[in-house]
Amino acid sequence: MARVSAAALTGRDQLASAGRLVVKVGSSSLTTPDGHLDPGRLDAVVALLAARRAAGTQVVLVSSGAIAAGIGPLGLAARPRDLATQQAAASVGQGLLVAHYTRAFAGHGLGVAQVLLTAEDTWRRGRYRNAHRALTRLLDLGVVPIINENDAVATDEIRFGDNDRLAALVSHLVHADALALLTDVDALYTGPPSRPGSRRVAHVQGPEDLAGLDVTARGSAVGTGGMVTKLDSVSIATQSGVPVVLTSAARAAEAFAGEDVGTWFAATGRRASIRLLWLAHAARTRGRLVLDDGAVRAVVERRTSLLPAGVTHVEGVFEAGDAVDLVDPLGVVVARGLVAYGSDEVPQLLGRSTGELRGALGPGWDRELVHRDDLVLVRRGRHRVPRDDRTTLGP
Ligand SMILES: Nc1ncnc2c1ncn2[C@@H]1O[C@H](COP(=O)(O)OP(=O)(O)O)[C@@H](O)[C@H]1O
Ligand SMILES: N[C@@H](CCC(=O)OP(=O)(O)O)C(=O)O
Repeated sequence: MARVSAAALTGRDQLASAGRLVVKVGSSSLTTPDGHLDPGRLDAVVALLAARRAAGTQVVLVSSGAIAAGIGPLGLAARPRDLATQQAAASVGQGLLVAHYTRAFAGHGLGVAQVLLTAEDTWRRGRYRNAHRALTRLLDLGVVPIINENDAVATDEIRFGDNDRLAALVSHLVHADALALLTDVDALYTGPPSRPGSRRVAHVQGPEDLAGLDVTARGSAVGTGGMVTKLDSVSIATQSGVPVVLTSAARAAEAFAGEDVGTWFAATGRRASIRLLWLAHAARTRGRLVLDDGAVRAVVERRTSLLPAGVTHVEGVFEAGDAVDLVDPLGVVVARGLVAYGSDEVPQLLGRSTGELRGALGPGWDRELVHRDDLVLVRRGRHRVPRDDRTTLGP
């Protein structure tokens, strides 16, 4: 009888055999505590990826560290908290980061490309296509794309705020076979790694395996989201069919070889719509639509689109295409959706039937407020993303 390796049994062989890999490295793994690049650790990451490239794998690097690397050169005492100084630090640090990567990869005979993205680039249809086309062309040309959030233009409302989620969305965008999240701890633990008794979690088959874990401890002084955003990233990736390994840069070579280090998260779903994944995991929404009881039942139980007739109030300032919360009469969020009208247009529509709106305002004003394809339901704090088997590109 043929022997099955341990890596094959756990699914870790998918990492060893991945033809296209997205690797995300956190700020704390690339910079020093006093706010400068750490050349030794940067070079180690580059050597790791170059080895993988030499073995025939296409790699996309999602690198944090721009803000952290700008702290020292700007003479700042600590990681800035306000958006303007973060943007300034990121602009300084990003240049230094990519300059170092360019030299280091060249030492392995590899070219790199800097790609700066915002959240919308991964889910707005036209931008998704552009980003997908540019990244796949770079990979075909043998270049290593180095991605970061476009911090200098991303505003407080739209920015990911952390590269963990960005890396998961990029995995979807480039149709990666696996995602590696490299951080300053070697694995997910049952509690804060520094707490005596915390144990490594080797394998996560689905969200139920995460119940009872304590992931609330703050991360490093330069990292942003701690373990919470990493698990959010894992959820986006695994729900769309991409398995994830979480480990430290130091243990990454062993993990890439399929060895039992770090934490392996099995894929839980097939490829889902990226627009809805983003909607479910977006850090914030721009407004709220208050539904009457009938509309709540229609949206939640019958999965229909939301019509203006079932909405009693609108709150917030948003444009058509923005994410909004759909709340019941008591204010409990029941769904999130991409709204089809701006907040200045919505009040005149509320409570009116589509026939009435067509008669009064003309054709085009009878469309849904939120189309059912643009909705994710929210149950007990969890977002549910419908499966999407479409083979066509994009959201
Ligand atoms: N249960 C846990 N298991 C592992 N790490 C945890 C856990 N809870 C909190 N953490 C913290 O998460 C941190 C990693 O997040 P972060 O500092 O944002 O890293 P990065 O800069 O790589 O994105 C670790 O330093 C660790 O202290
Ligand atoms: N775009 C920011 C990302 C910050 C960030 O997500 O940091 P981390 O939590 O270390 O991955 C930067 O480069 O500083």
